[in-house]
Amino acid sequence: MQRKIVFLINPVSGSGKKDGIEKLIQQKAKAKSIDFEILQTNAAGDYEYLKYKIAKDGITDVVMVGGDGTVNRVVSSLYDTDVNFGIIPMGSGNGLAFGASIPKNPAKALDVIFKGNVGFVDAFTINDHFSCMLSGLGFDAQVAHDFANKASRGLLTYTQQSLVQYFKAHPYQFQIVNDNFSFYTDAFFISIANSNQFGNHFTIAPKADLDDGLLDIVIVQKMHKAKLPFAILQQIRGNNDLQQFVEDMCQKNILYFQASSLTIRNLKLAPFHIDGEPAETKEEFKINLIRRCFKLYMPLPKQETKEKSKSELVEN
Ligand SMILES: Nc1ncnc2c1ncn2[C@@H]1O[C@H](COP(=O)(O)OP(=O)(O)OP(=O)(O)O)[C@@H](O)[C@H]1O
Repeated sequence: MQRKIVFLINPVSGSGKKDGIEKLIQQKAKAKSIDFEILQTNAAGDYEYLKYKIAKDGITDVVMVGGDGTVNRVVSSLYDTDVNFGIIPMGSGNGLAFGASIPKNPAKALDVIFKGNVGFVDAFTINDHFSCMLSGLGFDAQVAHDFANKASRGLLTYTQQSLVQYFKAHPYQFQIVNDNFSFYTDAFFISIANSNQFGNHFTIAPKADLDDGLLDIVIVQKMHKAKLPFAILQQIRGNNDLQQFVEDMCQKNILYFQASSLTIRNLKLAPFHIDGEPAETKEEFKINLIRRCFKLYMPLPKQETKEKSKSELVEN
């Protein structure tokens, strides 16, 4: 089937600089004789209008040029259409793109899209919000709220805000409930992760897989603040195994488990974020996985790439 791609460029995501990206898309798409159109994202995050265009013009792919906020808004509007999604990572964090091994270099990310390998990606609802990367409560949500109020975006601003918040950080009280267990915890933050990271390869949920039917839940419990960076470093390095729920959870700094549904009671109204975008907090969050929610262009896994090039050698 002839591909027809709509590119949606976010003019403000990341450092904001998108010089040359339109030209690059034009050159590469024309070289492949692929039909395309370039549009801008909108601040309201409303893409319902694209459904009509997708049906009328036979659009096969929607490619998002931006960060996780852009991906969240576009996919939540359009996942029930037949399009495949692509990402050219140009946000501040790019947690979903990097979790899917999509390269940061725009020309290479475009090559991935044009090569045409798609994989399924799970998503989840958190109350009536849609999330496909990582949502959470507490410290990182406070950073997301502060970041949204800054005039500039990008990694530098994000790192500055994280440092400022680190010194102010304090634990919040939560109750965690699922079919098999219920417990109270005081925690600096809770991450509900579909992708393995916050972004920028900060892999807070190293065992997360975009297509495993499970969400990784990371609960960074109350501890002496001086220990916090070391405990998080252990976690991002993958030194904490996934835990079955055992009685020694009070001995652990970080709880790490997987679930496809969960309820979090937010007893002290910790701040909340959805895929890195600040959102209004609530006393209770009900989380449910949406299995294989959408299809995303991503590189072939390394093993398959090797096998494919071997079979190409044989064919030739
Ligand atoms: N045309 C537009 N004009 C102004 N703002 C826009 C426009 N389109 C989208 N936005 C806003 O851009 C913001 C940031 O988008 P996005 O999340 O993609 O970038 P980021 O925050 O820099 O990256 P990341 O989420 O990966 O950290 C969103 O809050 C969205 O409302």
